[in-house]
Amino acid sequence: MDEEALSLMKTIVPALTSKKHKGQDGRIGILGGCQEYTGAPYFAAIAALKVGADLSHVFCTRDAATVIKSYSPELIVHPVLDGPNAVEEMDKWLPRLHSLVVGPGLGRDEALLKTAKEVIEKSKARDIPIVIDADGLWLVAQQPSVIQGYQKAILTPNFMEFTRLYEALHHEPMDSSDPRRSVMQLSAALGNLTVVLKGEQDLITDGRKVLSCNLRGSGRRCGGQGDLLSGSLGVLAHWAFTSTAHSKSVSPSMLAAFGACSLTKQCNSQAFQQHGRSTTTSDMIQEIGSAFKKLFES
Ligand SMILES: NC(=O)C1=CN([C@@H]2O[C@H](COP(=O)(O)OP(=O)(O)OC[C@H]3O[C@@H](n4cnc5c(N)ncnc54)[C@H](O)[C@@H]3O)[C@@H](O)[C@H]2O)[C@@H](O)CC1
Ligand SMILES: Nc1ncnc2c1ncn2[C@@H]1O[C@H](COP(=O)(O)OP(=O)(O)OP(=O)(O)O)[C@@H](O)[C@H]1O
Ligand SMILES: [Mg+2]
Repeated sequence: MDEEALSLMKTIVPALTSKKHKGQDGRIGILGGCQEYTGAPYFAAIAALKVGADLSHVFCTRDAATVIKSYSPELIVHPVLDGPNAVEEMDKWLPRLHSLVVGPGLGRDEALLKTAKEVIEKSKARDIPIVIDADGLWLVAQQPSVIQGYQKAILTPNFMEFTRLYEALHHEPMDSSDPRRSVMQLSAALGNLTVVLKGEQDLITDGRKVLSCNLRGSGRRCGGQGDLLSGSLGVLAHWAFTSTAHSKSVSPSMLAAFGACSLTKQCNSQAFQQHGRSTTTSDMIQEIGSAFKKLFES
């Protein structure tokens, strides 16, 4: 456990006071959710709320919207992604968002990926933190320039997604015997934005320094844990970038990524202690409150 990163994380958690209005602790957007995948954007959006965001918006296709709404009354769901004016519709909301998570359950439909690309461009122009996960990483592997060099971008690939990105950027197979080196190389090739390679140990880098999150999770690898991570990261990135506490050694993106990785593994560990082999991501979501308190508020 990186003690310095952990104690820095504690300093970016906003105080709960009666002086704030709704929205100040985070209005987070999730771009994803299509006919096949409705769980992934739900997990990301509800995780953002459970971590402490005030409002969580999902931007998805029309047929996914009713399904996602029915999982939770707490989410604001916009059925815009496959509509005729998807980018304009999203652009109305961007000024109100503190960060955007692109990709959970987005799918790989060409038209949806084109919309995602244009929304990323508009979000960059607004200088908001952008987390790219899942099918958003598929888009980056096809067109790296969409995110290259944007310092407020954080990419959260699983092993497969990482390999795809690496090969797209380096035009050669990855040397999997040295993941630290590979993850630094990928970050550097993308202009030193933050890359998180998820695995038994999560590796977090900006191409110069590597933080590793080696909390013990469990042996349970159910789907959706990465969505919990990217949704949590949406909020933590907002907190890290707006915090007045500064560190020379750990950038806001690296710090937020370290926080989200630690939190996800802690949730996995706690849920596993209760549910063992039957642990699912919904069980992990129920652990967010106590895992957060244990890691960052004690
Ligand atoms: N309930 C849901 O709606 C869920 C939807 N999901 C969505 O499903 C879509 C595809 O996501 P995938 O994660 O399947 O992406 P990919 O289609 O790129 O597949 C990744 C594959 O890599 C394999 N893999 C992972 N780690 C590996 C390792 N260390 N070594 C070898 N193979 C490894 C996995 O078995 C998986 O099949 C995304 O839109 C994603 O958000 C997932 O997030 C899971 C939950
Ligand atoms: N071998 C492993 N041992 C322990 N933890 C792991 C292992 N592989 C992944 N994890 C953890 O699981 C979480 C999700 O990572 P994973 O690689 O499963 O993402 P993903 O494939 O994107 O998930 P999702 O199903 O949500 O798309 C992260 O917290 C990561 O640290
Ligand atoms: Mg994933």
